[in-house]
Amino acid sequence: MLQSKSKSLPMHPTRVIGLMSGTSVDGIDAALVEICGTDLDLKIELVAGETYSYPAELQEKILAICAGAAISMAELAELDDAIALAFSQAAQNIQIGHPPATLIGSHGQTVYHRPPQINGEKTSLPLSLGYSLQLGRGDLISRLTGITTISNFRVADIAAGGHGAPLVPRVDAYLLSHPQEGRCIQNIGGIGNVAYIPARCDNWLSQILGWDTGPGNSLLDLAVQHFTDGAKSYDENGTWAASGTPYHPLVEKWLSQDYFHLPPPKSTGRELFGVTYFNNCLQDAQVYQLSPADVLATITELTAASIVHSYRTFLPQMPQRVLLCGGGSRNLYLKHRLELLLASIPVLTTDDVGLSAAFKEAIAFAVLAYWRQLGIPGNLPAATGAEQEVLLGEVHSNSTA
Ligand SMILES: Nc1ncnc2c1ncn2[C@@H]1O[C@H](COP(=O)(O)OP(=O)(O)OP(=O)(O)O)[C@@H](O)[C@H]1O
Ligand SMILES: CC(=O)N[C@H]1[C@@H]2OC[C@@H](O2)[C@@H](O)[C@@H]1O[C@H](C)C(=O)O
Repeated sequence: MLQSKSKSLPMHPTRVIGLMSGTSVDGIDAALVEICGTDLDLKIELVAGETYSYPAELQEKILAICAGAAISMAELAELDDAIALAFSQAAQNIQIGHPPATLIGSHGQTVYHRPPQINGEKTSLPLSLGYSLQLGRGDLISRLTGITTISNFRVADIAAGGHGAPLVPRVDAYLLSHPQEGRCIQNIGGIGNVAYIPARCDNWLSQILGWDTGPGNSLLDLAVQHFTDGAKSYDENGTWAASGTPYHPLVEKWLSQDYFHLPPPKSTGRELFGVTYFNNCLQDAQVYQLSPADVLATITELTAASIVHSYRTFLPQMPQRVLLCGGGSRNLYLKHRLELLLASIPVLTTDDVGLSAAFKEAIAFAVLAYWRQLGIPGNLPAATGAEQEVLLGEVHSNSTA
């Protein structure tokens, strides 16, 4: 059950910056938002939203360590600060031409994510908590911007036995619920994740679910980079994949993988759906001599089928509407395949109901920071697996400004 133990409520909207760089590592999404209310009365207005590319060298380093490259402690510290600097610049730039913000919620850059070990898995520890590392330390962002910054949102949920992800479902619940309609809010970033929000009737809050559905664009991006020798980074609008044909026996084979059959709560990352996974897909595709377009179509089908398979397997009932967000919501071929697999269920984007599909995650971290300041928990135990609701984020006050 969601509870709100709020401190005194702000009389005026609070101006907050949300900063997020996701598993695609394609740049920093910055959202400047005005927020008021707390839960069912929560309202946000997006004042400005912008994506700031990482410097190429920094992006390469991040992708390399996400793929398992070894680095020294000194390099790790340097990378942490370089990311914090890039995030600070994003926070400063997004405020140009607007009244300044009083709070920053910075997700940082995930470079490693290990879900908690589940029963039966080998571990040498009596209790095995998950581990998730986001770089771009909040204390440096706070010093560089002069704005109180909340960061490290995932650690408190993990300490409570949770996955530390997905964290957005609680925000989705208050911004995107509907009085009569059960909805799935499907993010398609590097990784996909869903929030299932039943129609707002009795006990709807206690029935909300969420989990990571598996690959979003991560494998597709790797395929495009492979087939173009790095000249292109993604399949714009899904045009290339749309010129191919999905090879269903491979989709079935890939779907038989354990992750897709694990019941929620569950989370994943590039550790599973990254370079090694893609190389295995490529090897499988070579056996059947699939063309690059067919490989792209087949990987797109894996993303679509894994999403729909998880709804059919883990939801108490299918939603009446699916709202897409994240960069993959612009992949028209992927959207078309989802529509086909979902039969009569309409598939729209959160833009269609007034919430930016591109900046929803950045907006969510602004809301989570705002909740943290008000003493309101941000996690949803049904989505993360935590033992209880907890306050999310570490506060780095701007004591020197
Ligand atoms: N016009 C487009 N057509 C097709 N795909 C697109 C388009 N625009 C963005 N994308 C895809 O969206 C990806 C970026 O999505 P997004 O920024 O939501 O991911 P992320 O936030 O990094 O990931 P996550 O949500 O897993 O943390 C790109 O890597 C690309 O694959
Ligand atoms: C560890 C981590 O960064 N996980 C991300 C990732 O990107 C999508 C999916 O996997 C999601 O569960 C999570 O982010 C979103 C913002 C979340 O926590 O809701």
